[in-house]
Amino acid sequence: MSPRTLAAKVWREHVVRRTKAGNDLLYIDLHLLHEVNTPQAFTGLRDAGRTVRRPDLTLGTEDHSTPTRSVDHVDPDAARRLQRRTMARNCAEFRIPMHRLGSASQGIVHVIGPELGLVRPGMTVVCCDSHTTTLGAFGALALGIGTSQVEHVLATQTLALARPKDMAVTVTGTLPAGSTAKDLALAVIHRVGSAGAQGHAVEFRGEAVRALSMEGRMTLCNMAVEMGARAGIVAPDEITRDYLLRAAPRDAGRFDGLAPVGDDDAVFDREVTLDGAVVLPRVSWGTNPAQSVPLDGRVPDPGELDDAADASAARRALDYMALAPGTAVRDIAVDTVFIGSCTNSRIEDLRAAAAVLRGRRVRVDTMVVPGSALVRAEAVAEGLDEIFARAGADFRAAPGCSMCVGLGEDRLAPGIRCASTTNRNFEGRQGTGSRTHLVSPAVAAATAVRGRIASPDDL
Ligand SMILES: CC(C)[C@H](C(=O)O)[C@@H](O)C(=O)O
Ligand code: SF4
Repeated sequence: MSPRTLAAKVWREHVVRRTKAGNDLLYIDLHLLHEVNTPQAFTGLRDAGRTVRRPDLTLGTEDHSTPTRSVDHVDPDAARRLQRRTMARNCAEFRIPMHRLGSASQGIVHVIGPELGLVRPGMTVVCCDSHTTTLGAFGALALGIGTSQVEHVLATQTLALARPKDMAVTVTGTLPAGSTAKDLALAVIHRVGSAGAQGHAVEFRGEAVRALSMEGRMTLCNMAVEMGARAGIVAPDEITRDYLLRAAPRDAGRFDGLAPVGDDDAVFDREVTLDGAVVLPRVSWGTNPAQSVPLDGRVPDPGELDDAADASAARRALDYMALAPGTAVRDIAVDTVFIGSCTNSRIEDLRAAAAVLRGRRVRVDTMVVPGSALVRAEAVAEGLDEIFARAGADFRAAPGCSMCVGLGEDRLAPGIRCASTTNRNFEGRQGTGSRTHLVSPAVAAATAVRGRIASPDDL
């Protein structure tokens, strides 16, 4: 048998048959749903008189448009109220289990799947959301899909797809103290470019990746889509196993013997290698996640960029971000700080932020939104809520996407500059006219204290 990559093995294990169009019909082990992008899929199902094939392999939550002030806060926006009601009705009608706001297991879809122990090595997982790549951290093949595909999976538990190409991102050595998975993600995307991994499943490997916790691996895979990747994947190991043992002790046995890893001599269509030892804390300065520099650096001067397209993109981005070329990153003053999102709202992220905020006060509005009700409960049990409160940060009562995308009540006003632990800094991402600097939780917390972009060492 010819050597195969991890992604190719998982794919192969799930092929039901080849379609006439030359794609593979894949069996889907887990289908996650949220309230955006799903209503038309249910309408299609209903119109065709079909049922959901495997409600037991399907799980819904609500996260994008939910309020974060309190679980019973009534959203003044009728369209959002309708969207949430529709999701709940659809799940009830088709007997799909759903974690509604207020339930102990509700949260951002990519946060709750893993913490409920539902995502295991070797599985195929799909969800109506581009950041489904997050779940590849478990050695699963996790793909974001669109509404018509959601309908197909609901009806058949299968999906016809073209196999992605294979790409390896190998990170050698050890990350320096103070550098995190988020900094690594920004460094990789900077290197590969915001569309550089298009059409590929990216396997992250090497010593620096192996050293990451599951939370860190999720942060890295989460941002794989920001370089255009179809999927990110990390080979399962003892760290994966320990996480699963904690999350779902009853199912942990299923891990044994079932965990595929890629063959040593498997050939990738593309390989990129990075030295982890030189990955410093990074900050995005532009309007796509590839536009970042080390925190110690300066915003680029478009006039000094060799590539004409890069230079004009940089000019546009600096204009939108209201930054002068060559500005030192540490001189950038922010109006607000957001700590949250499926990139950085897990317990380890909140601990990192709290470690910086302990005994300090924030200078700018700072909002901390847990990724799930379970994360929030854990944070409270550890006393992180008290640390945030004493620091003057607003630790929200209800989990969700919140200010990551501005689809709910939490959003930034035009012109507001935010240091944010999220994954996208597109124009208007956190609200029309908002300006986003992507950073790690530790840098976000230090920035909140200083009011300018800062690392914990600056305090
Ligand atoms: C709303 C949703 C479909 C979207 C996605 O697909 O990623 C959102 O989660 C995002 O991060 O932009
Ligand atoms: S937290 Fe942000 S990136 Fe993640 S699913 Fe929600 S909106 Fe998308």
